[in-house]
Amino acid sequence: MTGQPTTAGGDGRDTTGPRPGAATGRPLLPGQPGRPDVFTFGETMVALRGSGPLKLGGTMNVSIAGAESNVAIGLARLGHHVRWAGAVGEDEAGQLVLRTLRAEGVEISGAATDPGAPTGLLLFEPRLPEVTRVHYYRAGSAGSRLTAEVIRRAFSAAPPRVLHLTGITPALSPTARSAARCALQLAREHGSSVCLDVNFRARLWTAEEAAEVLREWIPAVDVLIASDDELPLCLPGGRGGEGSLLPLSLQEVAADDAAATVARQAGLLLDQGVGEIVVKLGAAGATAFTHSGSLYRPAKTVRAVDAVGAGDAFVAGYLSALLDGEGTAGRLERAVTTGAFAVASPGDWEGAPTRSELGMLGAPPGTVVR
Ligand SMILES: Nc1ncnc2c1ncn2[C@@H]1O[C@H](COP(=O)(O)OP(=O)(O)O)[C@@H](O)[C@H]1O
Ligand SMILES: O=C(O)C(=O)C[C@H](O)[C@H](O)COP(=O)(O)O
Repeated sequence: MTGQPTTAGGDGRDTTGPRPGAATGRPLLPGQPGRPDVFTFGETMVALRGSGPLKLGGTMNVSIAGAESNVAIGLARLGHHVRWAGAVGEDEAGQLVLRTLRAEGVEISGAATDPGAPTGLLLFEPRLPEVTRVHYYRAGSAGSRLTAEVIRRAFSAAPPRVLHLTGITPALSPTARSAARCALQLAREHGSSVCLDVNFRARLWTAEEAAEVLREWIPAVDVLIASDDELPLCLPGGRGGEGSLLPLSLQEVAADDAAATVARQAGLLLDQGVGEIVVKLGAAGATAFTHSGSLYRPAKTVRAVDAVGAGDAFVAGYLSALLDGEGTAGRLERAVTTGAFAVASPGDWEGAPTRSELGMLGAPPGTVVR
């Protein structure tokens, strides 16, 4: 996290011009009955949230979590038709995943059950008010054994307007990586727009391994969403990252220099054919870069209780506004709104707003909605 950029538009002005839909590089497929607005896929796990240090025991809250299904729920709550595909074990945990997604209005006709492996598990350990530790139990899980066949079936049933995928799936296993590649190829063939959220998970693979895959994918991406320290993973040979894959925030550079570096890296990605690069800046907000310029939006002010899930909620808001035909300013506005809703509630996705709740954030303290 390096703070807001000081490049053109860094003062909050929209320098991207009125190009609704066009900034994504490829025109969105029209909505039509049976066609999902968004198709997403990945691993969803059972999520246990403790209330303090894990080694002390105590009670845990049981839910589900997975970056892609978090986005799917966020979109479904906003009224979009979203299809999720993934594999769960033939176990009660898998039933919890599928039941929750179904209850949230996510279409799961493409989901698969794998009798040969368990559903994965994720433990959240709130260690300090601002620091949550995550423990994964997902190696060899059903979700990590996702195959291209599952994706082919789910995608081809009705090609979506937007394909959403994350950099988590290729880190899970070679078959999951092939599944993701297959989805990208199908999106190309069917004219679906592609949104990639880098979501680098250092517990799952190294920066070098991630960079090798992500750099290959970049030319197929229309909307790239990343934290500022993830951009070098997408650039050829570490270009723009001062030849280093180290997160920028770990480098001792002044905030202004870091903002200029992010703008330069975004420019290099635009040159690679990405239509739009959206950089999440945590509590500082987010900036979008297109060929027409850049636009910064500050975060919405809320009392943050759980930062986990903010990025996925942000993506859901961004894609929702994109599907509605909003320009860059409208997309960022909805994204910072849904991101703020996520941090204001415990859980990955539980606090995601419905469309009619979007306006609640501006309400003065003490407001009672009757
Ligand atoms: N403390 C906060 N208050 C309000 N909004 C926030 C806060 N933290 C994050 N957000 C919103 O959520 C978005 C995504 O959060 P961020 O932490 O950057 O993503 P990630 O969870 O992927 O690391 C931010 O761009 C911002 O709009
Ligand atoms: O699927 C995984 O690997 C996960 O880690 C699930 C995470 O709980 C979310 O992806 C939250 O991530 P943010 O929205 O970036 O806070």
